[in-house]
Amino acid sequence: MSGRKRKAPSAPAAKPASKQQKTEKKKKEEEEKSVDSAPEISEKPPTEFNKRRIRLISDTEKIKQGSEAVLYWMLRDHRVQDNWALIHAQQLALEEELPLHVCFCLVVPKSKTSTLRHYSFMLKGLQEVSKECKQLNIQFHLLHGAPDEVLPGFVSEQRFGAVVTDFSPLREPIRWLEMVNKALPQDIPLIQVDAHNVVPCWVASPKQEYAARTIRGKITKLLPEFLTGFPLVEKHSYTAARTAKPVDWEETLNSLNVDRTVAESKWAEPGTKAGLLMLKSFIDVRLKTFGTLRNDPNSPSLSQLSPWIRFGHLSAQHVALQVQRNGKKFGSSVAPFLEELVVRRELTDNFCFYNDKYDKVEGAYEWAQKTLREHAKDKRPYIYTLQQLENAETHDKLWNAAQYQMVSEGKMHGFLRMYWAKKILEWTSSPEEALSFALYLNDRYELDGQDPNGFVGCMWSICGIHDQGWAERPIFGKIRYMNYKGCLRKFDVASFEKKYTKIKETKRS
Ligand SMILES: Cc1cc2nc3c(=O)[nH]c(=O)nc-3n(C[C@H](O)[C@H](O)[C@H](O)COP(=O)(O)OP(=O)(O)OC[C@H]3O[C@@H](n4cnc5c(N)ncnc54)[C@H](O)[C@@H]3O)c2cc1C
Repeated sequence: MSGRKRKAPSAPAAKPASKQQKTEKKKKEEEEKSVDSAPEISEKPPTEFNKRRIRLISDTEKIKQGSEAVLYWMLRDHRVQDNWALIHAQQLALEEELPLHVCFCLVVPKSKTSTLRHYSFMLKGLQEVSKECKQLNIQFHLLHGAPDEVLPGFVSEQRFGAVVTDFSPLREPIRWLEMVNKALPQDIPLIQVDAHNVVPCWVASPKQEYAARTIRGKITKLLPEFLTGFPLVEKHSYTAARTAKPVDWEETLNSLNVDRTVAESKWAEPGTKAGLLMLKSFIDVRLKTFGTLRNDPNSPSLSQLSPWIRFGHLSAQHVALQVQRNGKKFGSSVAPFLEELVVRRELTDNFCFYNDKYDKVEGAYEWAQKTLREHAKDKRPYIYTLQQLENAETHDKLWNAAQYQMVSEGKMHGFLRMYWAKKILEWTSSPEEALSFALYLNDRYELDGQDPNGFVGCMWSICGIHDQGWAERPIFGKIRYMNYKGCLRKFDVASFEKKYTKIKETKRS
């Protein structure tokens, strides 16, 4: 496998606070300036497939002669249109005049984070994919088992001549990819296409980036090349001789061994169609205040798109193009939105791809590890158990309200996520414990959890990833601090607390 360096580069140590405070203001100003003046992205008409989206995993590139079909092994991007991996698989199949198949390997790890909330959203999205595939004369297979166990046999049995897959920077999918590559016959190419990022992760940068400011320029420079429209995945011209087994989706969901106490999120309907409707409502209703009210948890100004982007029901590239095309009248909202959707989001894939300790305190910069170590023994004002946190039983009404919203609805406002995770650092016995509690809660309850954004969100809040050192204080050391008073200055805390306390009480009675 090429282009993968998993070692975190060493980062500069934090500067002493006084000198640092002077530069902080300057850096912040520069940062805000560059976000607000993010270059205008020009939409191009649908183009040819850009080969820089590909990473060849196998040694061989040429499709096996005499094979029966091409396979797209769908991993992270669960959609048909706007999917560069499927577009490439179809082009390969058409060149060779072969049928096209798609498969998904369903695996349920024995973990408290395998919940009905996530699996129901995922399976219903896949059901829509399978329907669309059928209309397009593409066979959709739902395989049961881990890819390294079921995929190689399936490829041989079905006599596929090439396997195309999409890209995830996370540990388990990377292991699957390596194992599948080892197990596949040498004459079958395994081709990975980054269908998740606008700028392919390995093209955006060949190394772990230090912060948003170091990746922003690299990404924006490449947008004219990569932020294009998509060719359509069309009705496939070659019909498969071997057809996929029909899937009983309801039975599949009912028989899954997942934790059913974490219920489906009622506000988020799964699938690309529902995701597109959410995008439309964002552009029509909420985008106009995104620029000014995005840090107010009481204001409906955010896109709410993260679950659909997380499961690949929506392409972030499509979202960026739509917002840019339709958001002209809300100019001051478009640039900060694209900053979150493209720069910040793609930075999280960069972090997980190049740092294999992406969910550990040891994955943080040396200055951050040092400062956390130096303050590990500081007296904590409160120490809560995981159960107390999970049950939203702290002394802080705002924290409890945010936690309750996450448990019951599967979402938490972006501003509150930072406050929430930082308080876990303050109220647990060590940074290691804080990080593991925050990730556990995030990944179990957030519908968009178990994603690079979540790993980086928790690492940013607790371990200073992509941030800088701040004035030193107890427990946090030089990690940025947030407090309740700061929230009072930002938004109407009482009204948020009241809303979720009331909902909680009504549910209990
Ligand atoms: C402690 C913590 C945990 C987080 N956990 C997750 C998680 O599990 N999954 C997840 O998708 N996001 C996570 N985030 C990032 C961010 O809070 C959410 O993406 C955002 O709140 C989702 O709401 P939205 O779609 O309305 O976002 P919008 O503000 O409308 O943004 C649009 C899109 O941009 C991306 N985005 C927004 N903010 C960020 C960010 N800070 N970093 C990277 N990408 C971003 C998301 O894909 C989002 O859907 C976390 C942040 C923190 C601080």
